[in-house]
Amino acid sequence: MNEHHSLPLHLEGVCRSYRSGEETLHVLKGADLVLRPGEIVALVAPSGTGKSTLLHLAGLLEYPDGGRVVIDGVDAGRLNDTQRTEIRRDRIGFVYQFHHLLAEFTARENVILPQMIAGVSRRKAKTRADELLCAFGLEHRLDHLPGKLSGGEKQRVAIARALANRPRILLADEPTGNLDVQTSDTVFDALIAMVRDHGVAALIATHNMDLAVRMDRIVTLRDGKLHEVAPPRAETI
Ligand SMILES: Nc1ncnc2c1ncn2[C@@H]1O[C@H](COP(=O)(O)OP(=O)(O)OP(=O)(O)O)[C@@H](O)[C@H]1O
Repeated sequence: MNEHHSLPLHLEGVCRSYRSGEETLHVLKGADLVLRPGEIVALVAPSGTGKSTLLHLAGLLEYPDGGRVVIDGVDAGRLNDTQRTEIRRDRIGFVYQFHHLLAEFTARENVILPQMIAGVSRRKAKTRADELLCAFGLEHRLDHLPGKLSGGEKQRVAIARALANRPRILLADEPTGNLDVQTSDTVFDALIAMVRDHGVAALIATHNMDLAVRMDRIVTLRDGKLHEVAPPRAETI
């Protein structure tokens, strides 16, 4: 059995460059990361250092130029597009800075849909959607369209949607980045509680150190590599 088995996420020497005209921008130059079951890791790094790139690679939305992305012991580089889509759908949940909810569907329907796409019956999907949304304090908003929800409510629906298929991994890119401090705290509390409750491994990019220090570990990107940040030094990032 290989040592990566049962690790939700293992990045090994991941490289990614972008070409723009004559120039090649080497964003990731051998990034390594291990995400253990149930662990919540903060990714805190300056703008433009490659946080979104890293999350997209981890979420199988992009391909690395080098290195390996291993999900649940499976080397994603060896999978075809259909298999990658299945892993993304069944094992990975995404939360973005902007909610990306479907505007013409209600909160409940937004959480039902990904489950039905994964083959869950409408009845079961509805039960789970209601459970999740109620756990996020949205029991009075189930039938609201996103346009009728506050920013914090929309983001909580987006988190519920990301958890709907019981993913092993949650990847979040500035999940509270466009919310005020108070709302950001509330949404973050809900996010952490749910992630801990479900034993999901989470990698959460944030600029907010107050939130980052509440996670299990903090990593940062420097020179295209990931580095562990010791909590006492957190404020010096
Ligand atoms: N598709 C692309 N084509 C060319 N360059 C890109 C592309 N995507 C990202 N980049 C560049 O790669 C670098 C890393 O981008 P990325 O979005 O991963 O950074 P980030 O750390 O998430 O930044 P922020 O905190 O501002 O969101 C940036 O310099 C960006 O301009």
